Amino acid sequence: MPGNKPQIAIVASRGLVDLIRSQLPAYNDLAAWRLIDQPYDIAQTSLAELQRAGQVDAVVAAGAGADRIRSALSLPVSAIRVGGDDIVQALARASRVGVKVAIVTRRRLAEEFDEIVPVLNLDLSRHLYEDDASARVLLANLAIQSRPAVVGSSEIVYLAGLYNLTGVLIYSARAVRAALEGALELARVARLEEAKRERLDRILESLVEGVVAVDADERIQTINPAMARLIGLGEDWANGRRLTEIAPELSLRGVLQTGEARRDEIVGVAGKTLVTQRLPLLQADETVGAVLTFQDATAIERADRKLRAEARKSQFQARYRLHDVLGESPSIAAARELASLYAQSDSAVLIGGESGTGKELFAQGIHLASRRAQGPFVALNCAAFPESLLESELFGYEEGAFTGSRRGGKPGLIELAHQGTLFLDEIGDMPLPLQTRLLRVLQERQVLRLGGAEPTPVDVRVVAATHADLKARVVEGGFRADLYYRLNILNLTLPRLAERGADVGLLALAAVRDALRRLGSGLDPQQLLQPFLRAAQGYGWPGNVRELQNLGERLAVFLHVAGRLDEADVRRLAPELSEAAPAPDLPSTRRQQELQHIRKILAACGGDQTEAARQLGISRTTLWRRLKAGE
Ligand SMILES: Nc1ncnc2c1ncn2[C@@H]1O[C@H](COP(=O)(O)OP(=O)(O)OP(=O)(O)O)[C@@H](O)[C@H]1O
Repeated sequence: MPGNKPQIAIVASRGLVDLIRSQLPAYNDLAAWRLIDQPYDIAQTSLAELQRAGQVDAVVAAGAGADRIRSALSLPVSAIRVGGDDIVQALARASRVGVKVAIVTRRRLAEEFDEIVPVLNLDLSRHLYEDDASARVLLANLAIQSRPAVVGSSEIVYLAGLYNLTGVLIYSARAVRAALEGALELARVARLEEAKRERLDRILESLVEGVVAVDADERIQTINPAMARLIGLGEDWANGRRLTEIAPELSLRGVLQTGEARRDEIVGVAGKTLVTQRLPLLQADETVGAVLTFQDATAIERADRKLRAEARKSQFQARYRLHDVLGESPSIAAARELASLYAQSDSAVLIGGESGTGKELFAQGIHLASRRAQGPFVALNCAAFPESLLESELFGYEEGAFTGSRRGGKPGLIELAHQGTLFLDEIGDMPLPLQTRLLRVLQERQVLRLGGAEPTPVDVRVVAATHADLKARVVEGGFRADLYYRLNILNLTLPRLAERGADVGLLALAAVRDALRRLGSGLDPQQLLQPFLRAAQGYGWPGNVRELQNLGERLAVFLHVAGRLDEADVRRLAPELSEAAPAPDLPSTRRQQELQHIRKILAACGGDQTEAARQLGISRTTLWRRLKAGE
């Protein structure tokens, strides 16, 4: 085995063989040399076999033989060249043998030879021959006439011997050495090229995309397995054939004719839909070939879906941590402690509490303190959508699931929450059929898109929230008992703001401070605290923390403009604070009062529910629900 050494074949015969043998020992370690001592036509067949077997990187040959091998085989050839020095040396050797010297060559010798001859002071004749027969005639004549010493190639030296003439080899040891060294370099470059080609072949083989390259005659030069599979042909079989004849739909004729690329075309081949790219191969502005690549359209759609999902993922990031939950009252401190305990578990959590008490804030906090913190936090308000929309939002759909469904379908929020947390706000408003589907997802840990056949496995933690008494809804038949137990493994109930005592002042200060900062004001909100607390004493805070935050923002604007605010200012800016405090133990009275308050604000807003909800610090759904409950 030649191992990693370059493999070099030397084609030579007769006297040249001896000369080469005398030089080879110095190069033995650098390559695996193979001497082919055969006439050129036979040597050519041997070389072709070696090439097929991958056993030759470069060839050494002399004179016309080198030219012949070069044109017959695609192998790099290093020629043994006759230089001026070689001829002088050969002539010197010949002149020692005979008085007359004849130099017999197939080609004319270089011009520099004309300058050397007169200096040597020899009786020299020069002869050209064309083939073996004319060489024999020539030597026979020389044998009869002047009987010179004959200088020429190994073949000429051999023929000279046949006519009893003394032959002197024209090649020198130096020319042989130069050719051997040239071959080593050619072999090195050939190996590098081979390695490059192999790498490219591996790349082409591993591509999911199909690739085919043709020459200017549209004959296939390179085809990768993906493309061969598509057109149902072996790569070896396809090479050298015209692409149009094998696969007319993929023809590159047009591109070869116009030299213009055709991109992103949709083509149907063998029952598949492909997206193709056809590009001309240009060399010095001339079209020397063309390439066609294709991608399976379904693969593009799959990638597109993934991209969309990735893009949506960035929207699904929780912002609040549990330490962003402000408040020192025992009830909120206990809730915070419980939440950080729940974050250690992976079970479902049900958070109860009125609107604006911080249910989503807690859900985000639990997510960010859990092992899922790096995953998405996906929130959905179940009261905000009609049933059909809610279903497709949650479960997603496949293309064609319904009229108007998007191409490529759409992943549902459950899928998008994979490895993260799904926050289902207002879970009590989820219609019964969807409750059944949700329960199945939670039990089987896989989701089936609308119109889909293949379920997708999902790993999601659910945190649900409700303002309503879910247990009561179960009793009424509006909520599935099994889903309720599934969601209520861990329970957290958030206190109303009115029950949080000193937190009102603390949260108001934080809200005003934040709003002032946003306004670019450096004012200290502390001066506002006492007048605010006096004005808000006994107020029920129906919109809880959200309402307090909105009010804080309103007060901050005035404080920023006026520079100070007293209790009377606060009452003027927030007349709702002055309404009679509800009797603490009579929830229905409190609700009545709230309702009156909502109606008053709604009337002040000219019936605009969105604006009224904003002013009250409650969601539109909550506003609508409260009005409905009061009917
Ligand atoms: N303890 C708290 N500390 C600081 N901010 C709070 C606190 N509780 C609530 N908030 C803020 O009040 C606003 C309402 O909170 P959140 O949206 O979490 O309430 P919710 O109970 O989910 O309301 P809804 O049921 O109306 O959706 C948010 O801006 C939140 O950051």
